[in-house]
Amino acid sequence: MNVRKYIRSFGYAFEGIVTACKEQNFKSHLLSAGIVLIAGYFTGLSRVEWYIVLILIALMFALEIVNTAIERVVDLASPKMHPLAKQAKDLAAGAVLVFAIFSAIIGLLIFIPKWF
Ligand SMILES: Nc1ncnc2c1ncn2[C@@H]1O[C@H](COP(=O)(O)OP(=O)(O)OP(=O)(O)O)[C@@H](O)[C@H]1O
Repeated sequence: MNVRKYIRSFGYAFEGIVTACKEQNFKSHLLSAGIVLIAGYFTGLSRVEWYIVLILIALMFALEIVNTAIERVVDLASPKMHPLAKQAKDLAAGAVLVFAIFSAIIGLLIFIPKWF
């Protein structure tokens, strides 16, 4: 395996993460993740609960990055309005929303019994 090429592809992936970080939605996820991590620290989660929280946060970020990639491809392929372009963007955004709703439910199931 070409090590230099391997390292370069890490650089490209990092560029992708930096690009996503500039998106407003991604910043909102960063803020939410920060709040959840601070709440987890003060609430005192078990090891398994931390694993669940970290997996949910990582998947949320990954899904948001994929959503941003889909938005970019749609903008490139269909700069003009098209019903299929709308469906593609709305489906990707819907996937993020579904995951966010279920993550919030799981988060509440973990945190609420510890608070009350
Ligand atoms: N090329 C397009 N054709 C048809 N509908 C589109 C197109 N681009 C965006 N839309 C739709 O317009 C609505 C508003 O999209 P908006 O431009 O606010 O956000 P976005 O394009 O999805 O994301 P971003 O602004 O981050 O690129 C959404 O329902 C989206 O699917």
